[in-house]
Amino acid sequence: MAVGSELSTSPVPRRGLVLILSSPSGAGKTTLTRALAQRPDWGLELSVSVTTRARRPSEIDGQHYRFIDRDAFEALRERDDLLEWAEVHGNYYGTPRRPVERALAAGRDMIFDIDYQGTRQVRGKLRDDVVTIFILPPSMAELRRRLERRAEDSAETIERRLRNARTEIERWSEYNYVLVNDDLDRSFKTLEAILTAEHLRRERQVGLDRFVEALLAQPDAAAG
Ligand SMILES: Nc1ncnc2c1ncn2[C@@H]1O[C@H](COP(=O)(O)OP(=O)(O)OP(=O)(O)O)[C@@H](O)[C@H]1O
Ligand SMILES: Nc1nc2c(ncn2[C@@H]2O[C@H](COP(=O)(O)O)[C@@H](O)[C@H]2O)c(=O)[nH]1
Repeated sequence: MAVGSELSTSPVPRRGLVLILSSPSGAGKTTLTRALAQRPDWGLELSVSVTTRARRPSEIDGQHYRFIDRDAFEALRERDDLLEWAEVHGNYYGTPRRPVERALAAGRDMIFDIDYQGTRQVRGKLRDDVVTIFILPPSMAELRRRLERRAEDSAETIERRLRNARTEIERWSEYNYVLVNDDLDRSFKTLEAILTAEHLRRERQVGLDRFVEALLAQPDAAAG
């Protein structure tokens, strides 16, 4: 059964959570986050970041990122409109604060594709509402193959990202879950299992005590 549909029929109200995926460039987190956010039964709202990076040919402004210049980025930061921000591979990236606050207040889940610096900031602010997953590539050779096959970045950018990959991989132990993204289907199933388990955490089911109280107040059913 699909995760969201099972949970949406649960009689117990639940707090929203923020699911964060991080990885070295090319390991597959964007592929995974975007596909998960497109599955309506999972109920995950994708956080659309702002960035000063140049738009890739396949990207749509406002859908994949909001592409802005450095002055506009600074202005968002100064107004405290970003939940977190970081410089990654020479560009600035940030998560707009308000959509996250709205989703969590309404008990909806969000999914983020952000780096380890941003993950630290979000964890520091949202604490138990955050679930973090680190995505590893099956090998360094496959990481290079994926970046080259994606063919969206210059050779120079690919080399820079591969150089940064080792520093990023070293952060794996700061995450709640670590997943080797070898087979995409298997990765989706693993993510589904993680989300299901996280939804069922006692502290996330806010109405559980009332539900159990009402359950215990029911008379024993007559033998059928
Ligand atoms: N399990 C997989 N097997 C084979 N190819 C994959 C797999 N997962 C992702 N890919 C491919 O690898 C390439 C890189 O994936 P993706 O863009 O999702 O990586 P990323 O971690 O988000 O990188 P970046 O940080 O640069 O945005 C894409 O072309 C994608 O289709
Ligand atoms: N701290 C943040 N990191 C972000 C955000 N959005 C994306 N990212 C990370 O940047 C790199 C590069 O992304 P790319 O799209 O240029 O390949 C990658 O690690 C992303 O996870 C953000 O809002 N905050």
